[in-house]
Amino acid sequence: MSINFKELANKYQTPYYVYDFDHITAQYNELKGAFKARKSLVAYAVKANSNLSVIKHLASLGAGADCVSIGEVKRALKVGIAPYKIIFSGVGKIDSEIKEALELGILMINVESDAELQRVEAIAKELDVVARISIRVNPNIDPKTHPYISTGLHENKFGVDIDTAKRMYIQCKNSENLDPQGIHCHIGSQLTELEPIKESVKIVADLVRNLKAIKIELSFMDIGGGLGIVYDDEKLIDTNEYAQSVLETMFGLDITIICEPGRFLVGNCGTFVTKVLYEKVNGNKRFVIVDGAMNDLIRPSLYNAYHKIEVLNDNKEFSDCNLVGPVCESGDFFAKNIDLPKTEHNDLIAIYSAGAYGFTMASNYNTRGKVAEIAVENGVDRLIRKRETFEDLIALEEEFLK
Ligand SMILES: Cc1ncc(COP(=O)(O)O)c(C=O)c1O
Ligand SMILES: N[C@@H](CCCC[NH3+])C(=O)O
Repeated sequence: MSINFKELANKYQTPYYVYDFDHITAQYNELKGAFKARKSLVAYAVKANSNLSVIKHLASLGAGADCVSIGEVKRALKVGIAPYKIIFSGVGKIDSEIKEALELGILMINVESDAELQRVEAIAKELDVVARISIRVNPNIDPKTHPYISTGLHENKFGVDIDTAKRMYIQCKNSENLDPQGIHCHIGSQLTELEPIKESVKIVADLVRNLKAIKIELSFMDIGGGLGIVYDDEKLIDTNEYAQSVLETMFGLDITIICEPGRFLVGNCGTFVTKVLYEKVNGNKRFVIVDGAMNDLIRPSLYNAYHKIEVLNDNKEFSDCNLVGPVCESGDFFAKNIDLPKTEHNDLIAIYSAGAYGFTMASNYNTRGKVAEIAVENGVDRLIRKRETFEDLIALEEEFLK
């Protein structure tokens, strides 16, 4: 369905994020459908887009939640995701988060180190409960993605190596307060090659079989997220092939599959819309300056990521420019050396594939309020997060005047 960016700009001003909820539904159904041969749970990685309406929409389709802080766990619970569909990962959980997660009775705490396992056990003992856990395995596989978003190599901080994981499962067996329910592996994000995923799932499935042989029987195998989306002209992993290859690896195992995609479910469903303020030329260099900035969408500045850009005017006179925002950083750009048509004040520009890691990575740098978020479903638009005002930005500050 096409979204009328101009109408939304008139109604809500710019910049804004808009999310196509019908597209989110289609993405969810495609993935869930691919795993239909097995018991499965699609646990949405809340970090990709934490807006309550987005999570609630996915919850209404049946999704669970993959969370990386107790705040994300609470977001998931707030919109009605059942505790038994929530997983809590992260390399640095603090004691109070572990305690709350245990009290809330979520499906599993996904443990990422030996030391964390000791803390979970101690806290479970204090509370006199049994902690359901999974262990995140770091299989040392190169996911072939941007180095900043690789998570499955030993040089990355995530998870534990396979031998440590095995030792930790044995420790669980001997503990009254630890119940190993699952195993987890997530090797990176924006993956466009199936082979590394296959390899890592195979390593994990082999460990599940080894554990079974010593009477440690797991109920869940969490294969992580990571499925890539289109930013430019990427060739994507076929979801059916993905699911099929995972299912083949699990031959003979009676285990529920969990996958935890973020970007795949929401990335291509979101657009960041900004408007032109000025054009100028410094020497030979043309700049198009817009009202959105790196604080609203940081991926180009942070990863040199490319997002497809469309100027919504009919001008056919294209020339090279940098598309930049008002923030006081030379790194504040959406694209460098890109051919764009000549623009006028107030022309709109759509920056696509911005539904994941867009708003959630936004900041208030330069005392800029976070932009509005809008959902469109069945042709109807709704404001799902108001634009922040100056008052919102200073609300938590104390003024110590001399
Ligand atoms: C443990 C875990 N699960 C799921 C995800 C979601 O990743 P993606 O948005 O690439 O699907 C991430 C982020 O990379 C993650 O760290
Ligand atoms: N924030 C990253 C992805 C990190 C995924 C979370 N582990 C991005 O914008 O692509």
